[in-house]
Amino acid sequence: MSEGALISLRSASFGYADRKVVDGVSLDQGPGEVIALLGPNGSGKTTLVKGLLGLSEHLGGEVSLFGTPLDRFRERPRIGYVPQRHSLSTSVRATVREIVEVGRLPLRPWWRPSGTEDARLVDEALDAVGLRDREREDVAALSGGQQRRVLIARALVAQPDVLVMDEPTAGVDIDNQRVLAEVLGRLAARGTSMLVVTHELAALRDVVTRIVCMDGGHVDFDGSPSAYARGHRGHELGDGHHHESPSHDHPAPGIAAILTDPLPPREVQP
Ligand SMILES: Nc1ncnc2c1ncn2[C@@H]1O[C@H](COP(=O)(O)OP(=O)(O)OP(=O)(O)O)[C@@H](O)[C@H]1O
Repeated sequence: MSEGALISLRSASFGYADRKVVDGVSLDQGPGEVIALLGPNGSGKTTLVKGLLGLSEHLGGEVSLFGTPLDRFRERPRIGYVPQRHSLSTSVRATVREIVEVGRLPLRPWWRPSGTEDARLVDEALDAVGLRDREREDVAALSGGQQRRVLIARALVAQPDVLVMDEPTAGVDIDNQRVLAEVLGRLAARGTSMLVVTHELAALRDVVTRIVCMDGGHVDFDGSPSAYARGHRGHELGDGHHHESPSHDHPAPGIAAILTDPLPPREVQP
């Protein structure tokens, strides 16, 4: 296991009902790294991140979190999790602030009411996602992208050492993707480590420091965004070389362009 790694996997396998979906994955995430986890549908990205949270089965290899083997890891609040395609329930009425306050619950004994420090951290998390002015609103009245930001705030309020997000920008329109990317950019600038499953690398390209690409349950690329772009461009140019990095057969179209082209201009509100 690598010294100082937040997340460390050695030939790790994860799956469901004893069936391996992710197999032989080795990965170390260091402090401050923002990793984009890419790959086609069904390649095992969600299964991998769920494995870190004990939500899929650990079926082999070594996994440690902050130096502690996964089966002995008890400091769950150190990993902030924003799950995939999770929309906030509309059957229970709650304000934005109330949802974020829930993120503090695992950090204090059940009998202790929330205090001024909890309130300060809730304020800070709401500021970080740009929703302080909406704190009294019913979450059901917010858009999908705004609800995603509420969930990010709920994860942040526990002051995690690493934020694990499963497709935070999925199903969110381009303007809201930009806002989410700005939120993640601010967190990255503060040194927040993140592991982000995404299909929308374009939105996050200024934030990501490393790309890990999965296919068929295995990691088939792990490197810098520029190395990823180069691998793809080499293929696009048809330079005749076989790249060791299989990024040349990555399904994402025009990734080199995605990493280098500016985002479309922001729509100007009248
Ligand atoms: N709860 C589950 N029980 C059994 N099999 C599952 C479960 N969740 C996912 N799988 C299977 O695991 C495989 C990988 O799914 P996973 O959701 O990890 O992929 P993914 O790369 O995150 O895909 P996507 O990009 O579509 O979210 C799929 O074949 C899926 O059917």
